[in-house]
Amino acid sequence: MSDAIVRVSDLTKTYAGGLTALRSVSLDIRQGEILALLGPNGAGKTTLISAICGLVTPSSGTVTIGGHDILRDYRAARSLVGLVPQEINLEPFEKVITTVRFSRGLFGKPQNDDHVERVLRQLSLWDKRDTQTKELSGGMKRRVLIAKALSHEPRVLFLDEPTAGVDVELRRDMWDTVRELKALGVTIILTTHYIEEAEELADRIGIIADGEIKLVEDKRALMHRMGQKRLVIELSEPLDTIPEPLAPHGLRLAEGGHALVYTYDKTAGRTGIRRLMVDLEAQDIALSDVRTEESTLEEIFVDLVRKDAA
Ligand SMILES: Nc1ncnc2c1ncn2[C@@H]1O[C@H](COP(=O)(O)OP(=O)(O)OP(=O)(O)O)[C@@H](O)[C@H]1O
Repeated sequence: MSDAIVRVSDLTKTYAGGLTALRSVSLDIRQGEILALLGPNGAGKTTLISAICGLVTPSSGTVTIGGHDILRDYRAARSLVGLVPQEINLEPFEKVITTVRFSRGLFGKPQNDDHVERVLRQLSLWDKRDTQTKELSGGMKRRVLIAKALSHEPRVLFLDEPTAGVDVELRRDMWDTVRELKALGVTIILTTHYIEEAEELADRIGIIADGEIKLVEDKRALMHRMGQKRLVIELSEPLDTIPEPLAPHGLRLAEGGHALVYTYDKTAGRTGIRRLMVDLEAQDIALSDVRTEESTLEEIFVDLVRKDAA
């Protein structure tokens, strides 16, 4: 893929204790996208982004960022990425602006107060620039971490569980921030446990489990491809059992016998709904209402991980 800014090839990581956290992972991250990496605890998400950012040495395989190999060309590769870690690790007595300037300096970049101001304004932290970090709210602290990660003008930003443990309102603020950063042209990779977060933000979704990438796919295509639709048929009169002639439709009785649920593949040419309606009519089953429901990403995810464990 020509527009890949990060290219991970056959990456394996076995920790000193012998645990293999990544197994032959290959992944291209496209310029300008938001890629969400979803996976259960211990799946290898943090190990993967740490390896890309040069914090964990791969056991085998390669990673390039903007064409620079992270081992052979460490400085050039590292300067293109910003990492927002899971844990808040700020100097409590340092002012916001000093913290961000300092981070920039760590990358050997010359001081650039215009850039630092731009970043702090983007993250609504400009008014707090002279506040000590210990006096900030949790949400503001997380934004300072993002400001630090953006201080050296990276092209790719890694967010490791950006909203773990934050309340709903802060989570929504964070989502807005991520969208704004994307609009500015930053490529974003985030790891998350929250399927809703991936569903909300991502252009593509990667599912990682047991050190392997199980799937990477465009979010819409994924939801379309794997999405099943349900037709819920509410009955005028409840049923105790499903009449035998309707068995081929694979119906399920729900709502205490007051509804029949028909599951179909919405991508298939024929949904079977017309045939079902004819058969219901033939059984003299009267309907009071019908509605459709769609699979959520959560159902798709659980299904994939469960299938894998089976
Ligand atoms: N420094 C380390 N030394 C040894 N094992 C490690 C180390 N860091 C992580 N692991 C192990 O590697 C596996 C993958 O961990 P990792 O933190 O990458 O998963 P994760 O998907 O980020 O999990 P979580 O969602 O819980 O943060 C786990 O079994 C973990 O215990």
